[in-house]
Amino acid sequence: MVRDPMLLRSLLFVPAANGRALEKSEALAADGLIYDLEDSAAPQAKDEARERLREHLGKTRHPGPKIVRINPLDSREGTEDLLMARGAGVDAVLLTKVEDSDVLKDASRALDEMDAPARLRLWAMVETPRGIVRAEKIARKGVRGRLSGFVVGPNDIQLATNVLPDAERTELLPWLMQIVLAAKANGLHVLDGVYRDFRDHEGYARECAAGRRMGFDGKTLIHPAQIEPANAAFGPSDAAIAEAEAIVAAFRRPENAQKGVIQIDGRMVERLHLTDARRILAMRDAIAARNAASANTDSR
Ligand SMILES: CC(C)(COP(=O)(O)OP(=O)(O)OC[C@H]1O[C@@H](n2cnc3c(N)ncnc32)[C@H](O)[C@@H]1OP(=O)(O)O)[C@@H](O)C(=O)NCCC(=O)NCCSC(=O)C[C@H](O)C(=O)O
Ligand SMILES: [Mg+2]
Repeated sequence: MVRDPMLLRSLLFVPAANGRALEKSEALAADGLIYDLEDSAAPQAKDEARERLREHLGKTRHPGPKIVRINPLDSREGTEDLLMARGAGVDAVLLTKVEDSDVLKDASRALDEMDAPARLRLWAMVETPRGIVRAEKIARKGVRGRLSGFVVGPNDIQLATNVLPDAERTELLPWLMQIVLAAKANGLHVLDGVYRDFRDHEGYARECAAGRRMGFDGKTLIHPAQIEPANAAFGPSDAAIAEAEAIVAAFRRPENAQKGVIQIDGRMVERLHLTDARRILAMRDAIAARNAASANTDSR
């Protein structure tokens, strides 16, 4: 069971080097934003991107979780990024190419030394062969500190392994499922990687649906057009909500109060399904609250 439930259907990467994208991100319906200071900022643009992001974070009204992806911690840029993120009061810092738990320990220690509140969490990108092989150990040790979730990085995985996945990602499936399992075994969130062809709406919808079936909590995105399909794929369907309501109502009936198992329309339903039904209804309510918060931001 995840330690800190959160709505994470769609997390949009926003390149901090791009002022227009930062401005645009304010009104987007992504559940959360990942401001990127790493790959999308050219080496000579990194300092300027950090300063632009610092200013933006001082005035943002986006209602979702705000995460900053920083440069490697052993670089000057990485250290300055971490200081900026701590000062800007974001929800989490995303570390790239995490290959062992030491880097998480170092980042946690650095945040402690900056008196960062415990609510400032760490997320880790799993995007190298070593990171995948060690995912369970990284997760197990990381949760003792500030680690809250994993993000898959398919582009770096491809670069490092020379794998050429087909449209269904067949060749990547064992690695992706290993990452999902490592996260779930340790109560971490886990987000699927980005889909680069942002004009290929059909292929993207198929990948979202597959990610949902694989147990990812949501998807990381690169373009605003990818938000709604991710929200649809990773949110509960109308049929799932109706079924959840029927299960909750059935177990509320006096004749079922003491029962561990009942049947609804020819289907076995146990109390573990009641737990899942309550989770689905909580997610429905969180989505409604998120939509209301977006509407308030728009009307200000
Ligand atoms: C890919 C892009 C460079 C395309 O941008 P653009 O050419 O501007 O596309 P559009 O003209 O279709 O954009 C339409 C409007 O939307 C705004 N926009 C586009 N992308 C974003 C965004 N990500 N956030 C906010 N707003 C965005 C444009 O400004 C247009 O606005 P308007 O002028 O009002 O019409 C671009 O989408 C982009 O840069 N995407 C993000 C790139 C990024 O952050 N990359 C790093 C993350 S990917 C990753 O992590 C890989 C991982 O590490 C791995 O290994 O797999
Ligand atoms: Mg990467």
